[in-house]
Amino acid sequence: MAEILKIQPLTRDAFAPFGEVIETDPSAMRYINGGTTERYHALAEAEATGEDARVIINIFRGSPRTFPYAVDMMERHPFGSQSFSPIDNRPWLVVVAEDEGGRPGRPKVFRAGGRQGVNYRRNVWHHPLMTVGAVSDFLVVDRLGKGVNLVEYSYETPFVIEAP
Ligand SMILES: NC(=O)N[C@@H](O)C(=O)O
Ligand code: NI
Repeated sequence: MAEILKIQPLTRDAFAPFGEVIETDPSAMRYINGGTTERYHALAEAEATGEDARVIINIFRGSPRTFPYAVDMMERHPFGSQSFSPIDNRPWLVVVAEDEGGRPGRPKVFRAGGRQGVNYRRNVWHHPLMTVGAVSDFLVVDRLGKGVNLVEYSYETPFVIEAP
C-alpha cells in the first residue's frame, strides 16, 4: 500500500539538511549601486567537482505533473550542486530525502512559493523538477563536466503525493 506524503511549507531551517532556499531573505540583503539595488548576497553556493567541471546556467521548462503523483524514484548528482529558481512566479513542489546507507530514505515534500528557489547540495537525493499547475520556466544552475553526474534510485513501493 503506497504511503501518502504530507506537504510542508518550504523554510530555510526545514530545508537546511538538503541545501539552501533561494529567496529575498532580509538578513542577506545589502544595498548596492548607490542604493538603487537590493543585493541578496550569497544565498547559496554552486559546486562543481571532477574532471573539466564547470558551473553552467540553464532554463528548464517544466510540464505540470498530474496528481495524485507517485514518487517512485529519486536521484542525486555526485559531482555538483543543482539549483532551481522559478521564473514564472508559480508555486511548485520540492521533494528530497536523507541518505540512508547509500539509498534515499522516506521523501519529504515541500511546497515552494513562486518566489522561492532551492539549491540541492552535491549528492542530495531529490526528485526531478516537479512543476505544478502549468508549464513553468526555472533558472537552473548546475554542473557540466566529465563523468556521469546522475545516480538514480527506484523505491520498491512508491510514495504518493495526493494533491499539490
Ligand atoms: N536531468 C536533469 O538535468 N534534471 C534533473 O537533474 C532534475 O533534478 O530535474
Ligand atoms: Ni537533479
